[in-house]
Amino acid sequence: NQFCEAGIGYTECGASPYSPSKILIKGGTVVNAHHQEIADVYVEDGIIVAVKPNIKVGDEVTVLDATGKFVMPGGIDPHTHLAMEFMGTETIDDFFSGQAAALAGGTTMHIDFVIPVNGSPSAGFDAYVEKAKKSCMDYGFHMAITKWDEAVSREMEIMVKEKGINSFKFFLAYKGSLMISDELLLEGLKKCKSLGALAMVHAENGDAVFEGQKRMIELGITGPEGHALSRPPVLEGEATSRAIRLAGFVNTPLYIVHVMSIDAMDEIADARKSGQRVIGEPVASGLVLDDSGLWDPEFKTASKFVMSPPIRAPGHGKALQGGLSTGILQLVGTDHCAFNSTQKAFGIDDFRKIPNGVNGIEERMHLVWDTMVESGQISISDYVRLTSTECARIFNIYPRKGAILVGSDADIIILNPNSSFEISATSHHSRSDTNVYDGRKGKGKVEVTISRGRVVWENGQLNIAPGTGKYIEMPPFGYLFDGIGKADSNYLSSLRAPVKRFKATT
Ligand SMILES: NC(=O)NCCC(=O)O
Ligand SMILES: [Zn+2]
Ligand SMILES: [Zn+2]
Repeated sequence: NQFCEAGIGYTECGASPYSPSKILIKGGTVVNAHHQEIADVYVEDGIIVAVKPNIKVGDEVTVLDATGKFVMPGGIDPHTHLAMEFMGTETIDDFFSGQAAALAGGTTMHIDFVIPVNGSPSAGFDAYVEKAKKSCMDYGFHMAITKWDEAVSREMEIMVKEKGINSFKFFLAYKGSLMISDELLLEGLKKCKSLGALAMVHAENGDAVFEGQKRMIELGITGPEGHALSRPPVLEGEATSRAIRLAGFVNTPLYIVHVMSIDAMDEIADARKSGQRVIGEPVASGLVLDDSGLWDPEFKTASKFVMSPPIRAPGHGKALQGGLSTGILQLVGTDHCAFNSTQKAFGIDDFRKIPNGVNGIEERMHLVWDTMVESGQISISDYVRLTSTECARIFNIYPRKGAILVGSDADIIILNPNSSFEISATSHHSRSDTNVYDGRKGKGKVEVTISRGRVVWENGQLNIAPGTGKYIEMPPFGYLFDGIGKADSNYLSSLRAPVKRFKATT
């Protein structure tokens, strides 16, 4: 079987087709974003059919004892890149290995970014449909927009109305490849608004980054540390501010992906204070790491930390954690975009050639629990909101996803707060030979993952098969669009009547 991979722990490699079963989770504390209670959860055919105390079932039902543990919605990672062609290579994790890693870490759905082929959204979509055929868990798609013309504008419409995509990402960085101009961003924002689709931006000033990179090379700084030095936080702050102002001008909601700096977060805070609909997504690496790894004398170690925007100096991560606990930032992603050390070595003589990206799809749920819940910065309901529910709400698939409610998909985790985790590049489920969190230990362990009503992770073993994951269509006009039309008509009626002028007579 082409999917069999020796030594990475799939017990059912190439196994039997998807077969939902009956499961009763007994005696755990069921946590939703709005509420928690001690209750049993009964699952049939992939759907939650009862949540209440003392559910009685027959012998044919698999019973899981969750006493003393938390029963929560599976994580939803809003930001991943599986099988992505980028910087002259392809990410090492595809839709099978990346999702296997996700399930082992308690994430049961992710939203990946379709990259257009030669600028064409529909060709990109077709390519990603192929890539995703080996999926073993549910997934959705965002779509990047990398050029602008009538055909792209029409295809965006098809993506939203026929293909289940409700968000488009615009890159303000990666000059010469994915980067777009302000003119294109404006067109894209207008189109997103008309379709009820959420505009997302990678916010760094790509022209200034290009200049910063030249500066570093001229100074003889060619190693991984040059990556961070060439694109300082001010360039992230500038692009975040610009994107926010343009989205405000168009009056459409905006989602800032991978917020890595205080500079960017401050712009988001100001916009939200003024009532603008801006969502800020920090990622696991930005929350828990700092830039010290980039100065490691070993290239293999330093290069694994290269991602964009860069992992920042100490202080930024702690501030971003504060942003999450105080509501400035709304959800946590990973930007999982894994390259192995051979791929990273493309940039051994020039940091500009190191493929940008770090792992995280397997580690996010543990890192957020340990960093945010164990430290007392957020409640357990907040944890559910930040890792699952808010993502489902923003992308308009709540309460099918992101909740333990009757009728919701049975994507469930059981987390033991008294157990602990340890991250290692030798035991993780990604195909990469490195891990940016290598050696990290913490409290709280996802002991069971249930995906669509099947136990797929238990006793440290995966039980998965390629082709069992489903594409989740995401409808437009999510909650962020509520009332946008009213704001537009208030704006129009607030305009003063045009001045009447007399035509000059000859
Ligand atoms: N972030 C990163 O370094 N790689 C993935 C592409 C992106 O999200 O910008
Ligand atoms: Zn990005
Ligand atoms: Zn990304």
